[in-house]
Amino acid sequence: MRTEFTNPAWKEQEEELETTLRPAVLKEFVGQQRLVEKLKIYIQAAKKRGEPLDHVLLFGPPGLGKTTLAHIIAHELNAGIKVTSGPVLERAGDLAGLLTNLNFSDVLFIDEVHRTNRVVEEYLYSAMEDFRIDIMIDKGPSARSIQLDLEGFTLVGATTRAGLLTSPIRARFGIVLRLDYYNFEDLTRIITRSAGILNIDITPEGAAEIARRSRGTPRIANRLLRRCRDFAQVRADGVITLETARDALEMLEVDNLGLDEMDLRILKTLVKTFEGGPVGLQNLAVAIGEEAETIEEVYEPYLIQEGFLKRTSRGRIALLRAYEHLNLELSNPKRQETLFNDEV
Ligand SMILES: Nc1ncnc2c1ncn2[C@@H]1O[C@H](COP(=O)(O)OP(=O)(O)OP(=O)(O)O)[C@@H](O)[C@H]1O
Repeated sequence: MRTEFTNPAWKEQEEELETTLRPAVLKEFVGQQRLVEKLKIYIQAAKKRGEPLDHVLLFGPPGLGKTTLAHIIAHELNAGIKVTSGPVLERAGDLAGLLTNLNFSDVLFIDEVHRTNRVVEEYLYSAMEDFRIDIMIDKGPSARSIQLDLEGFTLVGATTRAGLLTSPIRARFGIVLRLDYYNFEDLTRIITRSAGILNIDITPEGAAEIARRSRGTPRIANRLLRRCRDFAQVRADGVITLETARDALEMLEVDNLGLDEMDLRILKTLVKTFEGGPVGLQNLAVAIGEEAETIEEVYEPYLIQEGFLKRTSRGRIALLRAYEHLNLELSNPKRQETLFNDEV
């Protein structure tokens, strides 16, 4: 018998849990106050006018709540939602199928919208602007274009890199919202909320310890919470205390600032192999054995925000905090000093 490995059961379970933990309404969405404030006003105004909400672009690093917000927007609009992603929309027909099934005020959520191919993207322009699409049917001499009118809908696009969107598509999003990493208090609240939903016994100190090491990211916070629960159930009495959280996170190789194995590998390579930089992203990626895109989108934003690394015109450089955290001396303090002052 052939075993199907494409969608392992554990992955499905993790995805299911992620959905369970997803806040359904704006009131339950923790943190990102300014974004939430703005969104509330835009949604209320659109509802008051009886119009669809303007198209929304959500951008920010992975795991901060873009998908969650797309669902919340649909819920707050009392509307339906269809979910897809840029790479899945291969042909204009895929897009037309989704668009023509939307009711008035519904949300079409396109994750990784920057990875939509150019042909499909061009169909999006008139769909977003005039709520209609022209599609070609048939080929050769009998080829003709037919115009389909669409209901007024809201496109919610999510991307980790707003800079990669083409300007015509970016210009068609009337609402652009950036998600930032969460602070310690908000992450503690998210962990406490998730523990409540999953019936996990956790002390406030245990929750705080996980929050401190979650890289400012709710998805990571929820994942670490579940791993700490495993640890508490097997090695302790089932309660996540400060001690169990610390022991579990140590076992998971998440350090006291929340940096994981890959973060540390990036910093160590930068400091040791490249003497602190500057080094180009491609060279760094080869030395680490990771995709340049993943380093840039997933790891670097947090390392930059926390002051471990800097992007300069000449490449990446390690900052003083990286040396301190790795307990390493600056190999050439004078040279680094000039680099730290380099413009981004
Ligand atoms: N503000 C929040 N409050 C509570 N939970 C949150 C919040 N933001 C995200 N989460 C939780 O974090 C998990 C990840 O969120 P989500 O899938 O929305 O992230 P995302 O930004 O779409 O990530 P990606 O871009 O990688 O798909 C979800 O399980 C959700 O429950």
